Amino acid sequence: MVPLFSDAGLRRLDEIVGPDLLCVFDFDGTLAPIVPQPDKAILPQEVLQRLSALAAHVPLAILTGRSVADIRSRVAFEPNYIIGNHGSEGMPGWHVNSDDYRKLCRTWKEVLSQALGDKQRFGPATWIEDKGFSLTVHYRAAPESELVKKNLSALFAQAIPAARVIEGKCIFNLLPPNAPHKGDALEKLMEISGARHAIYVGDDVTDEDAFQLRRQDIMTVRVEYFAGSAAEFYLPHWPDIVGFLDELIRRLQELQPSGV
Ligand SMILES: O=P(O)(O)OC[C@H]1O[C@H](O[C@H]2O[C@H](CO)[C@@H](O)[C@H](O)[C@H]2O)[C@H](O)[C@@H](O)[C@@H]1O
Repeated sequence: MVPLFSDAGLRRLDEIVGPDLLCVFDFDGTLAPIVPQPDKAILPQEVLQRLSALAAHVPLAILTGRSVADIRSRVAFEPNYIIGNHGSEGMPGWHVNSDDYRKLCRTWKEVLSQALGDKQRFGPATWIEDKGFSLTVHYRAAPESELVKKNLSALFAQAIPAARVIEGKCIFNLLPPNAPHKGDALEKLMEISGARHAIYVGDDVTDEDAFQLRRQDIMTVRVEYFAGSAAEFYLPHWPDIVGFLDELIRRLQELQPSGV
């Protein structure tokens, strides 16, 4: 991974930024800073203003682990696409397996809710976020978080072996097997939007499915350095997203004929 604001990063932007660009952003940790309680996450004004400005030039998508309804309630503008549950909710044309995902998640939730009653193993504050098509188990507030994390991994393997388990920031995401992931969703978004280039920005493990695409026509950016990431570039800290959005807007404005 190379810093985005480097010679290599700026050269890559020269290749990618044009009127045929699609901009795709993850939500938590990318557009919104991480906060201890998920229901308190907000899209800051300085990000909202820039996203609205960007949307005047190119199509924009939010591709998130949250549900679509959750994102709608947090984003005071209408991006071209909101795709939820890591790619399995909200994609035009991808409704085929929705009922199966819901059914499976309901069953998992029942099994896990019962198991989490064992406070000795899982702590008093471990809880399940039900997003319909996938579940997230949060253990951020657990007093002995490393032990709780280990116990949770063992529980998932034993009680819901079919789940695709993806670690995140003090969470485990539980996805139905074979459900589309963020890489699948990003490729589908390019197809349906007709974009010839895309930029994908994310910050967490589920974003690796998109980073791993490694396509010449998709530039990938991670918020915060992580040695094992497949992303091409990184922004050192969350607030750097603002400068990155400014850079995109400036470049797109320069492409417009003068006087527009
Ligand atoms: O794909 P994303 O949009 O990044 O969603 C990933 C998960 O984000 C949320 O959890 C994370 O953010 C919370 C609020 O800042 C934080 O409290 C939590 O510890 C983070 O892991 C969301 O709650 C999950 O459903 C998403 O899967």
